[in-house]
Amino acid sequence: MPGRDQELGSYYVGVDVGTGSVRAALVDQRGILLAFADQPINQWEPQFNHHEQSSEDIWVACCIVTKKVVQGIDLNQIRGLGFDATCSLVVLDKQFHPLPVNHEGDSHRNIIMWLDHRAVNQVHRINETKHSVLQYVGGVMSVEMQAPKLLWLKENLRETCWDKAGHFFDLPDFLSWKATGVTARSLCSLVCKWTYSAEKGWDDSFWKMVGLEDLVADNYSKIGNQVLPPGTSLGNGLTPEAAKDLGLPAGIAVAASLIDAHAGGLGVIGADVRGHGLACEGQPVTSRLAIICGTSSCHMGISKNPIFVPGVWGPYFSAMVPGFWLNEGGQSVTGKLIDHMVQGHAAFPELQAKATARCQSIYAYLNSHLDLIKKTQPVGFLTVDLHVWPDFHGNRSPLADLTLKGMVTGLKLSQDLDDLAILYLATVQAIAFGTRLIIEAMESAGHSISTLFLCGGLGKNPLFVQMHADITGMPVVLSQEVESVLVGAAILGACASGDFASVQDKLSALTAVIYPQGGNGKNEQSWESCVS
Ligand SMILES: Nc1ncnc2c1ncn2[C@@H]1O[C@H](COP(=O)(O)OP(=O)(O)O)[C@@H](O)[C@H]1O
Ligand SMILES: O=C(CO)[C@H](O)[C@H](O)COP(=O)(O)O
Repeated sequence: MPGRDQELGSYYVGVDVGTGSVRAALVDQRGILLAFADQPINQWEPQFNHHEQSSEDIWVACCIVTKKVVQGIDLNQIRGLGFDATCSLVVLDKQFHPLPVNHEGDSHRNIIMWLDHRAVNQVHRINETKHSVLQYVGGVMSVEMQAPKLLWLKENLRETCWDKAGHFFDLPDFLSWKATGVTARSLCSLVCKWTYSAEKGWDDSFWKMVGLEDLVADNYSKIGNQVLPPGTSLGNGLTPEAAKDLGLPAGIAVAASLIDAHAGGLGVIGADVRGHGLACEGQPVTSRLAIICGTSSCHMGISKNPIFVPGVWGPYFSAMVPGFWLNEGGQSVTGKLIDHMVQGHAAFPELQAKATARCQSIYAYLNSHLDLIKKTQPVGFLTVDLHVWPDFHGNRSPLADLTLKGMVTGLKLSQDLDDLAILYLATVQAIAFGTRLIIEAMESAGHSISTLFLCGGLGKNPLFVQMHADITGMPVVLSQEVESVLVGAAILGACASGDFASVQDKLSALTAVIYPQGGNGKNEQSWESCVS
């Protein structure tokens, strides 16, 4: 195994369930990642805007990757396990068996994924109530949250799903239940996706007003009536059955979980920036914005007092960093949009063949191709005539409009590799402009942000990172540990074991600062005139 130092003592396992894959890491007491494994997971799209997964598939993938990262080490040195996951809705019956979330009655597909937009009608009615809980989700509830999805199940799958359901879990909480048998929910999931208040608990009047009064009558037992801060140790730790599945010792500490973006935020927001001359050095952590960029991008800004930002989720108390309020901006599809634009282009087979011949990823190839065709001008100017509006899956923030669609202007008849590379660049730039709009909305409402801390799969793309620096005009800090989300998950395990006093216990080391390059940005006037 890579670089193992058996002398160090304690290890922690972090498991991160993203949209496209499950990842696990073995992390030591310094928060350094020693081993990594990943495994793709299935997704189904039985109808347009219906996205489903299987909790059994996901658990199997968690077991495969966990067994891989602990191979060859003394299992007695493993002290804690933490999970993070996307905020997808898992449905189980009263005996904890999967229930179908689809008209086909396929109970294997028992997860409505976070990006599923089937509950448009339901969320519209929820927003029409103007209930006071909506103030804490940016004023408008998103179709990606859990209340509209629950209402959809009640109205569309009453007999096959709703009436039989015993447990509705956010995916991070499903995983901690599966590992420990404890049904307690994480404060992170319930506050961010289920309208729970860290200060006041559930609001009965909301659930009654939207037509989900049966959840109140049950004293919230189906959606959670025991709520714990992320990192809290659950029950008696890992059950013997789960221990066998995962290849870990029974009884090790298992933590209350985090949503994936929040684990990434925790993994990067405390980075040690001393000596780089960054404006955030010596300033409160509230001057930092963590951006977690995978299938989607999530923009996590914290404050000492609640800040209400129209169209930006939150303010959520203690949902990421204990004692701080969180605002969470987001773009529903970013990595997925880049993949969609590139893979759907006529020149994609040629790109694949050329990248394979050079043993490069398609994105590394495209980035070097852009360097070739830009000649002497800054790369950003290759798109003066081509513009993308990136809301192909609606706008999460700051417009909070799920009906918005994508747009490309400036297309020509040619569809060669140069065109593909330039379309890819315009897409990346459009996503970065979207981030700028989110930052502007947060700053107008009272945030004061000087530095970005970026992680997630898109953090491996230098063009994506540079365009975020150029277009926002802010330096972007990358952590030494590329898999910062996983480090966040492992820190949960370290907290649950009692080895770390709190989830903020570890400062992540900074690896690089990407500064804005003046004059390298896209011609902003042309972009703004095209989209206004
Ligand atoms: N080496 C890479 N270079 C460029 N882009 C990458 C690379 N690896 C992943 N990506 C991008 O990151 C996205 C997936 O990020 P990831 O964090 O794995 O997603 P998720 O957590 O949603 O499963 C992909 O859509 C792809 O666009
Ligand atoms: O809503 C979110 C966090 O609140 C995330 O966008 C969602 O969980 C998907 O994450 P990822 O893009 O990393 O798969």
